[in-house]
Amino acid sequence: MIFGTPNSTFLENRLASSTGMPFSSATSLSSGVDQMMNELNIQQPTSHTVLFDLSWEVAKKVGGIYTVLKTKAPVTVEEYKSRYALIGPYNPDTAPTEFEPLIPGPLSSPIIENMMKKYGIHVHFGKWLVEGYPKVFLIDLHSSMHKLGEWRWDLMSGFEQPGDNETNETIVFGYQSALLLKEFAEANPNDKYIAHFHEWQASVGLILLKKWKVPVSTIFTTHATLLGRYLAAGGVDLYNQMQNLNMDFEASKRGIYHRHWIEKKSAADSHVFTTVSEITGYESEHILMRKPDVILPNGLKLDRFTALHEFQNLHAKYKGILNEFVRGHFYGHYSDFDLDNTLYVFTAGRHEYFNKGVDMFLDSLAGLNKLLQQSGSKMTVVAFIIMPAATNNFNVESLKGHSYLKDMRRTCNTIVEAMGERLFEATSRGKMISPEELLSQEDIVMLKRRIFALKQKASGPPVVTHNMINDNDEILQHIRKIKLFNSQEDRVKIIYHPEFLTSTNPLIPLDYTEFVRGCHLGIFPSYYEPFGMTPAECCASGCPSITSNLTGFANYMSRALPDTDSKGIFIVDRRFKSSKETVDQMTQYLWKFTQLDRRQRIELRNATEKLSELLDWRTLGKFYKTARALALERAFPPKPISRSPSPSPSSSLKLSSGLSNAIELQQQQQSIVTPSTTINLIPPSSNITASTSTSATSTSATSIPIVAPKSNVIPINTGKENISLLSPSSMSSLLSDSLNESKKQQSKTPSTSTSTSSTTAAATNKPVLSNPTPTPSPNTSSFIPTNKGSATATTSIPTSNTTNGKPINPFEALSKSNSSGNFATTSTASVNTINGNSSSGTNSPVTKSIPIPSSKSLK
Ligand SMILES: O=c1ccn([C@@H]2O[C@H](COP(=O)(O)OP(=O)(O)O[C@H]3O[C@H](CO)[C@@H](O)[C@H](O)[C@H]3O)[C@@H](O)[C@H]2O)c(=O)[nH]1
Repeated sequence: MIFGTPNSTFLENRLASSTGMPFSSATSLSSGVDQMMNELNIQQPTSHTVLFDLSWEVAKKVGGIYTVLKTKAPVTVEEYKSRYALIGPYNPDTAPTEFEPLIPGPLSSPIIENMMKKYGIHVHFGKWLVEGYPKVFLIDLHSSMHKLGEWRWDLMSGFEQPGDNETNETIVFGYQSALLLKEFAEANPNDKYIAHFHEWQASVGLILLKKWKVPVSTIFTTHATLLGRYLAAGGVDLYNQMQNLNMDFEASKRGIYHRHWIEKKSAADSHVFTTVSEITGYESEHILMRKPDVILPNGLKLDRFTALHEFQNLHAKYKGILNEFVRGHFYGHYSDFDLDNTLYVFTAGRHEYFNKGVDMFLDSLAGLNKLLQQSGSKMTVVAFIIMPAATNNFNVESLKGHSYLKDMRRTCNTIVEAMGERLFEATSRGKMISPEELLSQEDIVMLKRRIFALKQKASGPPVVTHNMINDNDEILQHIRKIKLFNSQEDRVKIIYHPEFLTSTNPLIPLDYTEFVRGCHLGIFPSYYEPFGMTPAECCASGCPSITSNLTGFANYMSRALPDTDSKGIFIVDRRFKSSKETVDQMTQYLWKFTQLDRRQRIELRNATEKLSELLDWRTLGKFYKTARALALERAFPPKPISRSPSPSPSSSLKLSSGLSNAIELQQQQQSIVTPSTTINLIPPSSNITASTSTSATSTSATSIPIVAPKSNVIPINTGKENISLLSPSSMSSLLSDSLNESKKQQSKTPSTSTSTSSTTAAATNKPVLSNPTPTPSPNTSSFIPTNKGSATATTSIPTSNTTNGKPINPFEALSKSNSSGNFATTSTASVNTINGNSSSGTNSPVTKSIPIPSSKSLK
């Protein structure tokens, strides 16, 4: 099966050969994972395997899933070539910039025609205009809207909600996409199809494929649970209450039972169920009633720089554009703005005030403002909030400032040009020119007028760049409460930009990734964050960030790294601290960040950027391979197994060789270990290691050793019994080990001076941050919890892999070169001086103890 005509693949081939890195040349970081995949018998897809990703966000940006699919596209195209395509709804608004129509190839062409002839469904075929140029089938929802009533009744009669337009569209897309997949599967019975559904909005088709018994293997990934998001945003103490809630009832109470049902049914009906982090895996178990089979951490497409200073240059370049914005916004209002002493911090993403931790972001900025004021600091911190909200376009005040500035620049350029002419004229006549003659009276008048106009701004520099439709917007309300109104005496200025950034933006003409590069620090203290693309993107751009220990990203990174602080990933505690304490901790991080000098910030950026390999799809894409292999095996078992009844979620399917055989063996062995513990499948060549005091080691005669870490496992769900295949700790062990290996290799090769300094800093345990300057507060308590930074020292890691016969314990290896945690060293700053209001606005539940599996609970 090939999508597209030979011509339609021409451009992609050229692009891949000119810019794409060959898959085989991926760095040594992935070697450990490669080995694991080989040992787990994960095969490359055959020429008869066809893969589809289905999502609402194909060629349409809504949030993080768009980023996941877009950045994953190059490696998936490389792996599946023309046997990969995405399916999404056709969106006439975004199609012109995201999609280019193509003539379908000889195999997909009759299917597209059939869709129209048999069902009246209009399918657009073409390529998505992102790197890798994957093929896409975009389905026109309107061509089937007349079927809505019939389909909705067929799917959910008795509990449908006809007024819910989002679900209506979801249902229509579900039937359309299932019909499309059915056509493919029927037309090509020799091909094996994998349909990977992302999020409930795209997954009705999965339910139908199972119902119609279409031979397609299915994967369902929930990037967040619907109800989890609702509960968290609604102030429910989600992680502590989860076990006690009747989820169906909670969904009904909120009028979203029908949506919740789609999500739950998709999880139940899929051959393989996955999510993006352990924390969401735990949540899925309670909300969707199924443990994920595999955890698929999100990756990114990384920019490769030949020299380390290149990305530092990009920072300078994009910071220059932010400087221009700041001039236009603030100059003329007050005269003490020093751009050399200004830091840019930001938060960004979906507009979820509480879930994304905007409340804490603002409270900690209020605290920082006080600290800076009291210390007499001349530093200015400009804090951006990039979160879309309903607006009536940019506000006049913001635009005016920028047009004044542009006018001023034009005037200066004209005057300079005229001065040059005068200078040339005089000197070519052999005459010296006086400064008075150089700058004419006319010039002076012109300049005075501009200065006057600049100072005539009616009010202070606006906090919001747009006219908000909802004046009661929670973010606005909070800014009012903490009174950060960009007054002259405030050291922290706020810019709320309620729209995603684009390079055509009249105020900040930068794409989001460029904006991230231009900033100094990203701040994402989320309460509900299954993974968190925003801190991951920061890392990939070498921008340090603050995030919370309730995010999948923080969990993933802190498992892979012994000391995240020294690498520019600061993790605040939202699990074991009260809201006020978390805000204090964040304020301290911010305060200390403002105390770094330029050289220290450069070193920190270098350290952060080096971590990006951990997030490379070339590495993480391999967990997708695991999920696909498992889905194929469950859907297309080579031969039925007589030894035990099929444990597949789909009762009609039987497990067979390869992965499933291994799983079966595990099932047999499970009976001899503590029933409540989960099991790791270790490659046969590995050493057996009891990873915790509660571990149970198999005494079975079989050759596969078993390790039973308490809860740090990625469960493999084979129906009722849950069998583990890959544990996140072994996963990150492999990653960090490879990272360590690649570091060793790097240190053997000559590098630029910047890279040398940062490598040295990390390797010699030298803190990047020198002792902080005396703080305005008399309180000298340390702000870092004493157990911080020790996550991997005591985390139990099964030595589940070997290199040349030697067991790998990457965390041990890494901890030897662990720098001493520059941010976790002595701190004398305190936030006792923070305005009493500052954290009172945080309406989060006090999360004293959250019983979720994570690095912390494993210590
Ligand atoms: O001006 C901007 C600002 C942000 N972004 C993007 O917006 C996305 C926001 O990502 P995230 O906060 O992760 O998105 P959500 O929509 O909340 O995504 C869900 O799905 C993601 C993918 O699995 C998970 O990481 C999240 O935790 C989960 O909530 C990021 O990729 C940013 O690049 C832009 O494109 N332009």
